[in-house]
Amino acid sequence: MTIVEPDLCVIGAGSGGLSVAAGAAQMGASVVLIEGAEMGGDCLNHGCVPSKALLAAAKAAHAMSAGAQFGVHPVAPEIDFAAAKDYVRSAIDAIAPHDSEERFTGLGVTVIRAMARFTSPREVEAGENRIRARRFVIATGSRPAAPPITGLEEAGYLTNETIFGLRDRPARLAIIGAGPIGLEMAQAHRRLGCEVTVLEAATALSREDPELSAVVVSALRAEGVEIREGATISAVDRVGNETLLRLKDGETLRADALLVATGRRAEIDDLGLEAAGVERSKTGVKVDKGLRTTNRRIYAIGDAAGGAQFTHLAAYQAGLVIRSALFRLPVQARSDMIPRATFTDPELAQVGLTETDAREKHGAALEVHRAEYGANDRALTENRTAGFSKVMIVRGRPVGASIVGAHAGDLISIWALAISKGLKIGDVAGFVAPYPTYGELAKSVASAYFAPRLFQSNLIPWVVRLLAKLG
Ligand SMILES: Cc1cc2nc3c(=O)[nH]c(=O)nc-3n(C[C@H](O)[C@H](O)[C@H](O)COP(=O)(O)OP(=O)(O)OC[C@H]3O[C@@H](n4cnc5c(N)ncnc54)[C@H](O)[C@@H]3O)c2cc1C
Ligand SMILES: NC(=O)c1ccc[n+]([C@@H]2O[C@H](COP(=O)([O-])OP(=O)(O)OC[C@H]3O[C@@H](n4cnc5c(N)ncnc54)[C@H](O)[C@@H]3O)[C@@H](O)[C@H]2O)c1
Repeated sequence: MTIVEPDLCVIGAGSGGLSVAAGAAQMGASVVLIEGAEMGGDCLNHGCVPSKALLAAAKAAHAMSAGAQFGVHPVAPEIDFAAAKDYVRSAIDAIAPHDSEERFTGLGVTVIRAMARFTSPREVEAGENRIRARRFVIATGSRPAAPPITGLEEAGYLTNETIFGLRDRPARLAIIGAGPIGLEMAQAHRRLGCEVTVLEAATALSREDPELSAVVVSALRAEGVEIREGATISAVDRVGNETLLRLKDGETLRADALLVATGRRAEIDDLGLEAAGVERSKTGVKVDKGLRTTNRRIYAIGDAAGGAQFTHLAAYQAGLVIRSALFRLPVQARSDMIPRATFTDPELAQVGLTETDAREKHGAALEVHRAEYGANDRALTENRTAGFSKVMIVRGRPVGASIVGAHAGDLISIWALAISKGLKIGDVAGFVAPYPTYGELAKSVASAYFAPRLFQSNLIPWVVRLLAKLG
């Protein structure tokens, strides 16, 4: 057994763990980074990167049959499904060096490739190593959580960990769950030539403002994705080459492949948390506002911490942990300025409060102002007029923004900045956006806020007339 005694021991080399390890090492700390599977974690290998690469392939296929209004004769695309998967692999390979063992070793990090487990409040074992660190960070991520449906385990199913490896196109793909994973994969596979049926127990994208979710759902339906909300699956069977999904209403749905996308569970069961004195919450490791667990030497970040599951959130939390663990500065994780985006076409993005939540919290003080893509010149030139942006404003400051439409995931950033810095809506009105861009939507919202104040006020015309009289 080799004994290592670093300043910091990070468990998990995914979005959160890599960010802590790189930042801490570059600031002069001695760091051990332990990874039991692939460097890069879920985002690189089975999550954000392959899903967005597959969506890009799907977008290229879709464009071939979507150009009639531009005078481009629609043609049925000829899709080489395996080649699309090669493209996905190439996207992973392009990013992998950034997350690689070689890069981290080069930064001075000691990388251990083994599963880690706490053996005491101050010690972790990984392979032949015993690590006694001053501080530990749990960044072990999450795994797909399948629902307890009769026959599901026996019948077998795909998850985000296996679907990107499929090289033969399933003619009929069934998907359980209409969250971000279910809908992104539904659209990607539909555009790549599969018949897709999504079975959702509740409503699609139920965390989002329903007015925005409805735009995404109707766009996917228009492309031929069948989305059934309020569906109950009573049993699943695999008979020959077919998966049979037996629905509560008596119908049986037949598919060649089944993707389960019903949420994810923190990957913390085999970590020896009890030995470390680390308690769990209902959804992951229990942490305080400063991301410390019930053992003050141990932090938890990313999906393992049981909150929202996003790469940028894990990276943000990593920065806080570095400040706290290395510099002993007090930190408080904020959630009000963490954006999220679902990368369907149209995209859906949110930061801060939704309209419903803002109304509940701020009541009559809330003003909601909108801008329609249909009134944006760039959207008009590109015939991408479906969608809108709405911003929740309280006493002149944005407290939430919701966007559905082209590039919503990019457009939400300005509102994330405004909310994180407590900017006023006047600050958004005051910047100049290039013309013609979708970025002008933010200015349109600000104009909608100021227009009644400027143009329906008696004071402004009075001042203008007075100044005119003064010559
Ligand atoms: C299909 C899909 C698409 C997604 N798309 C997006 C997106 O577009 N944008 C976005 O922001 N988020 C997206 N996400 C979510 C995002 O991938 C996660 O929120 C993010 O990866 C979490 O980072 P993490 O560091 O907490 O965990 P991970 O990146 O999962 O890393 C955890 C690492 O810990 C390792 N590990 C676990 N246990 C141990 C142990 N005991 N010892 C050693 N190592 C261990 C694992 O092998 C893994 O490598 C997507 C997720 C999925 C599944
Ligand atoms: N673009 C992104 O940022 C992105 C993309 C993909 C995933 N993610 C992250 O990954 C996490 C997991 O995504 P997800 O889509 O798997 O989970 P989710 O929790 O967002 O959605 C799961 C859906 O499955 C439904 N469901 C659960 N059990 C069911 C059953 N038995 N039958 C039918 N429907 C059922 C739920 O009602 C829910 O709508 C999300 O929290 C998200 O943060 C992010």
